[in-house]
Amino acid sequence: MIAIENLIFGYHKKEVVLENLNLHLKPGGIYGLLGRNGAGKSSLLHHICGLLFPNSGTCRVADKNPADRSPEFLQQVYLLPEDVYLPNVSIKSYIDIYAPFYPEFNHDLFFKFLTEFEILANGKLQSLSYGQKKKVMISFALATQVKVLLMDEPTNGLDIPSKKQFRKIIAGNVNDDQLMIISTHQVKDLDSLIDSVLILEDKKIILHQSVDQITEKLVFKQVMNLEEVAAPIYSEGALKGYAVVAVNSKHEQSRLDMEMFFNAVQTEKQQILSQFN
Ligand SMILES: Nc1ncnc2c1ncn2[C@@H]1O[C@H](COP(=O)(O)OP(=O)(O)OP(=O)(O)O)[C@@H](O)[C@H]1O
Repeated sequence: MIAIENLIFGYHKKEVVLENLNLHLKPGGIYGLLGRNGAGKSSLLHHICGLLFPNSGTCRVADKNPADRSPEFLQQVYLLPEDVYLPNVSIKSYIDIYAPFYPEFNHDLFFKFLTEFEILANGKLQSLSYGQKKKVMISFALATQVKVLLMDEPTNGLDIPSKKQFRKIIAGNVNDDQLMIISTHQVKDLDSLIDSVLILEDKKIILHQSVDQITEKLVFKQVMNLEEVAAPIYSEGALKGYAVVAVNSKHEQSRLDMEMFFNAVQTEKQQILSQFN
């Protein structure tokens, strides 16, 4: 569904943001795109939806060149940007204006998501708070039912119960023929939501692994003493002892702690990456 090869991009000639970036993604999954501030996550998403063009290399999405911005392509891709700027119209008028751009738009789903987010459908967009606007746009994005759904920091502005609601709504509404990329540096928000992790660093994707592959190679556990753990790679002080990421040499079952994993990659990059080579 997405095939990016040797992509090089910079906003200015002297400063390359993405360099020889390769990425191949199949439909049927939710990918978490993680990276530090300024790593290039938004720039990558903008290439996938045709808002930025590579300096060199190729970017193909749903068998099309996003840079052509053909109507058939634009009907199948939706980017929910980090900051949402909405016109001064009612929610219903917004739907009347923008939903027709997406042939598969499902009105019932849209209003169902609004209800789940506790947003009144008869309100004006401008009278909503930032977090409420974000919820309307998340509902819109999901209701488009496009093949490629890109969300840039979707949980910014959502309170804690709404983040939980967000995870629930997303998890139940991505079909096998769809692909979703959620970009964030708030890695905790992706816990138990995504199928695969993409880490963007050093101008390229340095890690692309499914959650199952990660927990097959690494074990995440809480211990009282670090001596209890064979082959620890990374540890943090926890309420009771330590939270540890270790080599999963005994094939133990554990739950991926996204924040621990991301921190481990930041501080013990070579050791973590070598587990997957
Ligand atoms: N319009 C622009 N003009 C020039 N440079 C830009 C522009 N947008 C982004 N950049 C630069 O490109 C780099 C990557 O930015 P980008 O927004 O893609 O990162 P990001 O990973 O999404 O960051 P964040 O997590 O902070 O949102 C940064 O160094 C940023 O300063």
